[in-house]
Amino acid sequence: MHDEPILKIQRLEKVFGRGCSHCQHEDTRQLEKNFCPYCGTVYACRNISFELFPGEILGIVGESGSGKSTLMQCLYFDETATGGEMFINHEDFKGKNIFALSNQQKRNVRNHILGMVYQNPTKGLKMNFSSIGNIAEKLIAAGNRHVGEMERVGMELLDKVHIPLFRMKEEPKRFSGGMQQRVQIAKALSNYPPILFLDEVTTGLDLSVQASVLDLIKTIQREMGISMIVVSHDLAVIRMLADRTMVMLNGEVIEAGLTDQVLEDPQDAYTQQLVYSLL
Ligand SMILES: Nc1ncnc2c1ncn2[C@@H]1O[C@H](COP(=O)(O)OP(=O)(O)OP(=O)(O)O)[C@@H](O)[C@H]1O
Repeated sequence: MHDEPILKIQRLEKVFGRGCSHCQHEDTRQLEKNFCPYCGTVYACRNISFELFPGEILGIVGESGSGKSTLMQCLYFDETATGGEMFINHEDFKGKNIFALSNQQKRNVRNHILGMVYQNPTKGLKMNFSSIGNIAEKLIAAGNRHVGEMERVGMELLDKVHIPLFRMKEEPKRFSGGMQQRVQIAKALSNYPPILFLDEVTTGLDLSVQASVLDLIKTIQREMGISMIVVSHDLAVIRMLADRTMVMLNGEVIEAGLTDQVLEDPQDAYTQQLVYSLL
């Protein structure tokens, strides 16, 4: 059904700590948890490989501490991956390992190809800027200078995420949690990124607000054809959004496949436990 992947990750590793004679010389997959009991070094992401195809939503699910957010932060360069390679199918970066690029080049990738929506809106938004000012900030970072054009794009995007335009000059700190998330989504979309990361974006919202944000994400994906990676500890979110799903435990991917398959017929004992606990 798909052609070439838009994003390809090979053997991504993220280690917090320096390691010791015990963990450095061992296959860290032998560790019972994701940390070394001798020196405390955390192996937050271990040997993670996957592909993201154009227009699909890939879900990443796992319990707290499994490494989902760290993985996402490495992909968005909030954290530096300690190993592995990242490839993006884009004319300017074809065949280049993105992790090995300079910081300036990574900023370019971030400004033009990637978008991120965080669980906590204060990470993605400047709470003291107006909502439309937040979008302008992202557009300026991407090289736009034309004020009229930025206003046009800002209004179009705020309208798309159902923020009433008469409130576009208001600061997001005055908004409800659901509205803040919608402004964050509009901001993340402002450079029309082909790839969007969403990290636990509905966690902490009321159920009805959660449903409207999920609906919005689905609609945006359909209308704009953006490829997305959605991280959540909530299987209901993954079931609603994701075409394919990866299950993480202790920094590793333990199961992956079509979402229906993973949720209807889980193979790994941990995934079975996760799925059956919801029944
Ligand atoms: N800066 C850091 N220094 C040391 N360890 C860290 C750091 N950030 C994360 N970790 C550890 O990395 C592991 C993975 O954390 P991560 O936040 O990615 O998990 P998660 O699956 O996203 O869970 P949650 O949803 O609770 O954030 C955890 O053991 C965590 O304690």
